[in-house]
Amino acid sequence: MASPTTEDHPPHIGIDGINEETQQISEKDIVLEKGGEKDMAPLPGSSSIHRSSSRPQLDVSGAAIQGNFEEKDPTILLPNQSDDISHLALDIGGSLIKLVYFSRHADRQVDDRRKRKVKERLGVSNGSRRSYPILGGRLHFVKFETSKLNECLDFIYSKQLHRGGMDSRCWPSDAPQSENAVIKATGGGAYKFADLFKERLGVSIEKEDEMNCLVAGANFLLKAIRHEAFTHMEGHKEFVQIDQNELFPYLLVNIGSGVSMIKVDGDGEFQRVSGTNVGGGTYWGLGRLLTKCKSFDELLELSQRGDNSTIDMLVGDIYGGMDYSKIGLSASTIASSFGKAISENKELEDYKPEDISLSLLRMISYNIGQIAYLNALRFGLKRIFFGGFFIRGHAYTMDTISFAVQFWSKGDAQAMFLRHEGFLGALGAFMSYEKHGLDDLMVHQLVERFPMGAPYIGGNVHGPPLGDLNEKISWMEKFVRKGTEITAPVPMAPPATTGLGGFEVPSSKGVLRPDASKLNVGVLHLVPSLEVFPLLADPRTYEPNTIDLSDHGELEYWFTVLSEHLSDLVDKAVASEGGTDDAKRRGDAFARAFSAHLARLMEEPAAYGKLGLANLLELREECLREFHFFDAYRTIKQRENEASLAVLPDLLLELDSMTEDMRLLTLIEGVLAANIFDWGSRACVDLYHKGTIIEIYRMSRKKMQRPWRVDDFDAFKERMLGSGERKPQPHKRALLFVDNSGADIVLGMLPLARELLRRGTEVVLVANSLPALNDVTAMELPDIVAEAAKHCDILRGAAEAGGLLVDAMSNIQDGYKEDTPSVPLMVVENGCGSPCIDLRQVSSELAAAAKDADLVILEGMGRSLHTNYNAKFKCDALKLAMVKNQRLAQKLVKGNIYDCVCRYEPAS
Ligand SMILES: Nc1ncnc2c1ncn2[C@@H]1O[C@H](COP(=O)(O)OP(=O)(O)O)[C@@H](O)[C@H]1O
Ligand SMILES: CC(C)(COP(=O)(O)O)[C@@H](O)C(=O)NCCC(=O)O
Ligand SMILES: [Mn+2]
Repeated sequence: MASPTTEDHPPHIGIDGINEETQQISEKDIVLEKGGEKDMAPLPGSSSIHRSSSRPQLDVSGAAIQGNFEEKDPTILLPNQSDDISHLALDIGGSLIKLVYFSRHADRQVDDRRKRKVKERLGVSNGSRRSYPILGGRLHFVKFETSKLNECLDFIYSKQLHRGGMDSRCWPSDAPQSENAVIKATGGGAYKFADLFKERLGVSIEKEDEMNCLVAGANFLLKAIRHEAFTHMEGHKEFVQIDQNELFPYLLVNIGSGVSMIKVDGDGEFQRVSGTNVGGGTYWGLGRLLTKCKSFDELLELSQRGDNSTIDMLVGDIYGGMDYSKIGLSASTIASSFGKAISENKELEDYKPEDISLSLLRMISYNIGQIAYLNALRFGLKRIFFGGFFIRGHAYTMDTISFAVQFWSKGDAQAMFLRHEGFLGALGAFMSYEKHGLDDLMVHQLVERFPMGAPYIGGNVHGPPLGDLNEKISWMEKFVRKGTEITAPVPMAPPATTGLGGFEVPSSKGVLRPDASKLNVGVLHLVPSLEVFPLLADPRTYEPNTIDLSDHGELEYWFTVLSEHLSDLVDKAVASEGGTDDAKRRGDAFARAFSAHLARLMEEPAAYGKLGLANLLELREECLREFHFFDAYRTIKQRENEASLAVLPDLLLELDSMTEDMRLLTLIEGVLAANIFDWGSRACVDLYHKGTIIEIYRMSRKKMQRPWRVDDFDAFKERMLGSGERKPQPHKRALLFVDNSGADIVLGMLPLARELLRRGTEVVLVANSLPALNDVTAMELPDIVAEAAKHCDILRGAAEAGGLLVDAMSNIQDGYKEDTPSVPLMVVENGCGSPCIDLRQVSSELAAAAKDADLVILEGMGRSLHTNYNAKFKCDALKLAMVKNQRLAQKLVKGNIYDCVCRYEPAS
């Protein structure tokens, strides 16, 4: 996934509505939200962190369908619709118009009691340390063909992007919409079409220098987006970690209609050193004439089936099948592109269009690679970044360019490509609005999400905006008919190798699909409140994912696990929404959308940036939210909480009767045993048919013999209780990253929290901002703590001290009052809505709570095994989980399913 970074985290994969049409989809989502929200528990994350669901109301007044809806592409115009603030910048090139626009939605901040208390206690800022705030919102990337400028104007109009509260040069502006609205634009079309924009949209175009924009866009992407740059050699894609301090100098080669080569020495420091008129326009223009192809993608597609040796003159053709080894040329090297066409008695019709397309593609890509290398050589540059839409994420084009650079530089220079390849200029134009703060944004404040339609339509806009959830579902039904049938891994052809010297036929066939699905760019969510977890020992080397899915065997396995789990998940999700026909339809659409993403990722695992298991698990949650399943396990969670709270008093009595040593062991055993309640694990879900919650819990506890598979309990105990006469200082503050609802939190983590509190350690329970599987959320926790506190003075005193309990609670009559004020128990949200956690992007609450913490306890498979198993912290860290998956148990700990992990690492 992209943003899936090199200082850099894997981009989050998520979903957001159809990309290009993303906003249209989102807009109507709201209509449904309006009707459906009243019977929905308030969402815990409806704050700045609530990344997916805070959407504006749709104003459909005055909406009109232009043309007949039955027709192919009717246009729906929503003249009165606009997001709170939208901003737009354009790059109007010779071939394509690129749009970058920003949408900001109303913050539906839920300022509940818990949040207020946490803010008070921890002094949480809103994450912004600037004199003007950066806005939270989303950046969208959309393109149109320049010849279809009208479609582009309709799109801008329907979304009212030209009226987004912009005030001359600056944004944001709270000023009323200006009559003299200005749109920043670059590219030749900014000059050519300025009058048309004025006429059609009433806006003036403010022209920005194209080279300036290209450089600003490239610098922004290379600094702020994780997994932006990658190499592509012999069909193998690898993301490159760019150290911000070592970015400059580099050569930027933008392959649009024509080609620019720019030596970049810093922000705003550059020189256009070269260029060539043989570029993307040449391939498409000449290709169209020679093959009669109707679209660029068709031409590119053709090349995949081509054999250029029928038309190119090879060294072997000249040397009678021999290599010209003296100068390092093999028989299969192209001596002269299209050279065979001279010597044969053939007409154009006698050549296959496939072969022509391939020959042309090779000629142009190779030529650009070679010129780029010569310029890199001229200025002593080692790194060359290639952008522009000619590349179009096409494996063969990239391989050819890489080959040329590698071959001519003898491996000294490196070709790299950019995921946002064609959007550099548009992004740069966008950045040229003053005071948007975008250039200050840091990598951890950006979350990339991949829209529902991403596997199908990439960044192209066809037809009308999708109106509402209903249309979105219809779209899934229409276009993704086979979605739910994808239950087994899609076979993937092993990448063929071309051999450095040979380089004969495309090595990566079958990657490009004719439906333009190859634009691997998501919607960038700007979340200024996200922060890097301050207790990470080294954020630069931190990698959240333990399992790297670029290993194809791993990908296949997890793909199958998630596919097989899908029908159970859909059942739960549909049931959580009352099992209505509407819920069933949404459930089906969810399954199609998620399966489609899985299939896309099977086909190209790096499509959304570097892919880890955590990204897949998050993608699943985002897909659910996309179809308005906001808490699929709600009833299950409630039922399990109640059952567990009923037995909590007995457990606490049992614990209180033990010695300190025994109690600590029993508590850790309890956490591990209760972690069995995991609705995300196939094996566990099967298990739940075999007994009641309490029976399973007891059975699980009985099996807790030490040594566990990973067992650092003795070291942890020594830190907690000391040895012999030595009594260690208790920790000052512990952060407990909690996992599941029910027994897990109530009978596992809360009793452990109570022990820490009893020893004078402040406890912060860190829980999800949004629901994911049966994980407990920060919104749900205060009620659970309040219930537990009814049975326990320690918890009660601490919860009061932490502001978790309302005053009425303290009147409970049990005659007990502590003499000394209790250390506080608090709850903070972690900033995510996934079973895993990427500690480079956490809530400001959590970051604030971490400042005084000297113990981190991570619980559960998602947070302590799939992610963070290898994470190193500045403070003591304890990782506790039951492994509820056989393969993971084997791979990670050389053990078996239901083995336990108790990994303790003192401060590093
Ligand atoms: N859908 C498409 N339609 C036309 N050209 C495309 C398309 N996708 C990729 N291309 C290629 O991208 C080139 C345009 O790249 P771009 O970076 O947008 O440059 P420009 O700013 O000159 O339009 C085209 O000349 C063509 O080679
Ligand atoms: C989704 C999970 C990470 C949740 O585990 P938890 O963090 O609750 O312990 C885990 O259930 C999981 O890895 N499930 C998929 C594997 C399986 O079904 O076996
Ligand atoms: Mn969980």
